[in-house]
Amino acid sequence: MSEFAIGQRWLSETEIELGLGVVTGINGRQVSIMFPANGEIRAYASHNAPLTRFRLDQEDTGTHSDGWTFSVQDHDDVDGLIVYAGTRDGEAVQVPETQLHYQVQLSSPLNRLLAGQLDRVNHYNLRQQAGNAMRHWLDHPARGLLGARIDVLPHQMYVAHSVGQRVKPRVLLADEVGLGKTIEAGLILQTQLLNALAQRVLIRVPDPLLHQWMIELRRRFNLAFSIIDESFCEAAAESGQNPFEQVQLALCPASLLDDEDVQMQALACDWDMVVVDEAHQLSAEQRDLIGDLAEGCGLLLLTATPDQGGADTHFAQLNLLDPERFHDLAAFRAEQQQYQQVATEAAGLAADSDALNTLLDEHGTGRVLLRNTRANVSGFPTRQYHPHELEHDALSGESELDVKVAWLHAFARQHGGDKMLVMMQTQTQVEEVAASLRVKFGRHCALFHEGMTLIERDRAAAFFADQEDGAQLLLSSEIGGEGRNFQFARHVIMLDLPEHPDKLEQRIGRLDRIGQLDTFDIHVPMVAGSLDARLATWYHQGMQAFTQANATGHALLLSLGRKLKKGLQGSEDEFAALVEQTAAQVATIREHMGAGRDRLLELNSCRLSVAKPLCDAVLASDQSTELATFMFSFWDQFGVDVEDKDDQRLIIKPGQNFAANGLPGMDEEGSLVTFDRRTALHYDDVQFLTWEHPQVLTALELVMTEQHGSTTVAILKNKALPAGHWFVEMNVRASLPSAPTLGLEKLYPTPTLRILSDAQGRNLSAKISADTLNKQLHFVNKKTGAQMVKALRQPLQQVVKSQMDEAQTLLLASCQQAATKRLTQIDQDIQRLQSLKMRNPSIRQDEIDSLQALRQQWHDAYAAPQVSLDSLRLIINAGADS
Ligand SMILES: Nc1ncnc2c1ncn2[C@@H]1O[C@H](COP(=O)(O)OP(=O)(O)OP(=O)(O)O)[C@@H](O)[C@H]1O
Repeated sequence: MSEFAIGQRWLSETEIELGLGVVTGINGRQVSIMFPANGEIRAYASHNAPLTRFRLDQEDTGTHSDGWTFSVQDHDDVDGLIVYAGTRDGEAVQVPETQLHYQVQLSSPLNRLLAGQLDRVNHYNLRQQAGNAMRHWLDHPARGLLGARIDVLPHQMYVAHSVGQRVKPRVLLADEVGLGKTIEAGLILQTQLLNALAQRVLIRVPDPLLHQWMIELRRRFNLAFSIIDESFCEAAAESGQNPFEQVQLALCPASLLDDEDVQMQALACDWDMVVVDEAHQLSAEQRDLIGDLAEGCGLLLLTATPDQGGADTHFAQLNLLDPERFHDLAAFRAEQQQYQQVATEAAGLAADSDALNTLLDEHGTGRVLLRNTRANVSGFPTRQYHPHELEHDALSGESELDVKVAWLHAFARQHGGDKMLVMMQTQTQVEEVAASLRVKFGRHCALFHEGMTLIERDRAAAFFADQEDGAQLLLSSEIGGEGRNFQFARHVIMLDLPEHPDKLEQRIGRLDRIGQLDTFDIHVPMVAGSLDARLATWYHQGMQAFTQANATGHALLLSLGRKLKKGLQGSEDEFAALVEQTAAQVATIREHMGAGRDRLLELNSCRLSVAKPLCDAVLASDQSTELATFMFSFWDQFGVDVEDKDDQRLIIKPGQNFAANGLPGMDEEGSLVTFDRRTALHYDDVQFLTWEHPQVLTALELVMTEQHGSTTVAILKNKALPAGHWFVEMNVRASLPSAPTLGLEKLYPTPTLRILSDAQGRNLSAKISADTLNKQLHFVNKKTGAQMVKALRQPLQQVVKSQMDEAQTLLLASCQQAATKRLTQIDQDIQRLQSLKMRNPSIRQDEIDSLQALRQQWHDAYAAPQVSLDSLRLIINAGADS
């Protein structure tokens, strides 16, 4: 007799999304099923139709076609049709299966299994692998710092870790020129975004650095910031939208934020974090705007020269970060005087000792201001200074500049293979030098000055950077001196000298950067007896400004006052006295800084006891093969074709059976990827895959939040056990629907609980590990698997249900533990800040308040966990002679 009857409800095993179909005709060996979801009728051969009969079990919830739900208590068979008896809002109801709604919830792994929706065993294994890897990543001490395409440098890791973990951090990142403030800011953002501490970020950068920032954020951190410029604003205006509302991550040129309308739009949005590059350039009004934009949220100010505008400007920056703490300049000055005493005390304590760390915590601006210097960061290239004295015949009709240009051409020809950055103060000079080189010597150079558009400047920088066909010389006005990365150049040539030492330092900083491999050369061509020659001598002999990184500029200019100009223009003796006085002053300032604020800042800005384990943890993660194993399985199961490009690089591209809606970092035509940091640093066009790469996070999400691998059946061939003996392996998880975080952490706040049970409900998990089991299991095809499930339907459901009760108890306890751990951690942070606040006013009350609010959110989330089945596998012993 046919197992089909008109009116029965069946599921298509191959198109589960069609929901429940209804048997509408039985004709000999054919059965017709109508699917109300799309109104189609399909005909199947009745003896091997890929169909599964849909049944609700006791305590399941059913949905009537009118939309109301009922709880199943019992069922009856009437002429081949099931009639459910149950309750609806406490009232008894009878629902024949013909009246069930066609949409059914099959997302529960048990329902999928019972409906014959079986996944392959390798899919099931990948799901477990993803779960373990994800837990490992969530618990990783350097979470947020793993994914950047950078060299792992302790001072950056320390800054990023100590700031990135804070709630709404507000700090001044003031590392010396070229030590990687942009990188630190990127790492902090990454940590905040990955930990869901921030979602909406606004970055304000000087116009010339806009594209460099965008590229660094994308290339190094995979952060896709949108540039909000005039054209973006115009497009938004056409559709009546606020441009800042349209994106989560906004990168904005400084000039645009001077426009009042744009200011209003930016102010109308809520930001979690505001970042300002070259913060020393902010005017008082611009600072006010930043203060308003960043009210109550995180704020990162970046500057290599926090003192450039003097103590007032420096104080104004601190005031922006914490107006409550820094409101009295006189008091602040007095406080700075004490730093020397604290630094002396610190000098007597062992490096990185608890006593030293406590002292540093309690004093100074260390929590608000981080400043690493070349003195405490190793591995920088050495600077070589080359003065070039030139002859100039005033009667020849040639200007001093003409002489320098002729020297420049000859020098460039002599060092044909080397890139040279040629610096001068103004756009007019750049144009004059360019014309002269072109007309007199036929030499074409890349130009970089304020008269060019941003795109033209970016093109010029790229033309200069191009190793094969690019320009040998980049002629740049002073604007090329800030922020730009030209460390691939070997020589910086000063066609004139700026009068502020900080500007000179910025110029040199273009080459004196991380990534500069060689010793590099600073050249100053000068005409004997000229003002430039004197400036060069003053910089070199008075300040060692060409050979050492220099932070004394502002203090020096203050102390010299008018004597500087007088000395530079005075007699030989007066000039010699100026140089001598300068040298003495510089020594005093250096000593004072070294002993006082800067020493404290240095100690505070990279504590090796924290930085070293972080670096080790990142490098250990790089070495582990766990990620590659996971990704290869993922690509295989999701239809991604993988090909070796060489030892370290792979080409991935969507294959014919590609089973996802695109993957970040994979193009239709194929993309290059690597798991190796060195390779990623070497090749810009290669994606660096880490646990934090968007492709990997998407892969984890696809595997874990979809049904992928959530049900499977396997055969065990164990002679010691009777044939037909069966087990069920369940992976049960808790989730925290209201957790103040995103994605996976919310869904998997604790490790998944594995329960292996036999048919009698005995829990064997501790005795037989998943790995041991895996080695003994064999493949079973889908059809046989579905038949096995069918045969064991009732007892299987009973075992699962009873084990779920036990799992619930265990998982609630483990949630409790996780809650205690997290809340204790937050409590410790709060207590630490509270007790520090009594001694160090740099601790902001709103930081403590935010932590308390966060604590409450976690507390509430952990109070209401939900326990559910993540995946399960049925294992049946085939016995001796299989
Ligand atoms: N950890 C790192 N690994 C690889 N490259 C790095 C690293 N840190 C910094 N760099 C590179 O060094 C250069 C300087 O870094 P960055 O621009 O962040 O420095 P900065 O302190 O902001 O400089 P400036 O003071 O000139 O604004 C950049 O080219 C950057 O990409």
